[in-house]
Amino acid sequence: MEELKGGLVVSCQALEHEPLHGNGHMAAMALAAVQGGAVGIRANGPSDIRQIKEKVGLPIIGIWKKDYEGFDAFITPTTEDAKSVAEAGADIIAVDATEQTRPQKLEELVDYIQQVLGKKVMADISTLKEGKNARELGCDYISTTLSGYTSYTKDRAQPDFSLIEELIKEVSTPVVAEGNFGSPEQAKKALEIGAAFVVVGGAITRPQLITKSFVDGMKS
Ligand SMILES: CC(=O)N[C@H](C=O)[C@@H](O)[C@H](O)[C@H](O)COP(=O)(O)O
Repeated sequence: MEELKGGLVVSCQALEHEPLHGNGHMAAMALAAVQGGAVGIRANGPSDIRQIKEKVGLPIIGIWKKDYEGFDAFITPTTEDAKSVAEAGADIIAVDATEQTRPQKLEELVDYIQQVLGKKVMADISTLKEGKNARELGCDYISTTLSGYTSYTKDRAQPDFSLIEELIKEVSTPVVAEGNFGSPEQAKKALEIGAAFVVVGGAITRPQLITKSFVDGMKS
């Protein structure tokens, strides 16, 4: 995926409880991202992925956020979820590769995506240890997506530049900077440290969060 190198991937996601859920809104967001110069799109669920694929020619990092009762891993937790994401048109499939409890073994999931579906795997991790494990399993990309979102990383500074730095030092797999990037300067810094590319979501595609940051900023 040479075309992703050094660029901005825009995460276009709106869950059921969010105002922009459904109605083709994420495909419109993806088109806006193209117009702004994005090199790829990250998207959630077969329906959004399909609609984005129809409108946009960029590589898609597909996920399916799903809750399985009794388990904490929620990003594409099973082979069935990965299959649906692949059939919808994703080029890379991102999976929860943390140490959280999960309905299916990570190595099974990674193998299935690479060998059966013939797609690349992005490992969404929250610690260096998880990144090293993802490298051992042969994941194609390691992304800092889940730093701050596992019970054992809640206190990490965001964006997690030190995790990005540690990963780049310790693993040869391309490292993706993702999670709570709020400015172009931060994204540029991640590239300077050596990230393969940067994924930005909320700061671009979640207007309710952008509004809140203005409202809060005006109070302080
Ligand atoms: C933790 C979690 O569920 N992360 C999700 C993963 O796909 C998305 O909700 C994020 O928007 C994405 O990772 C980009 O990050 P940010 O929106 O912070 O720029």
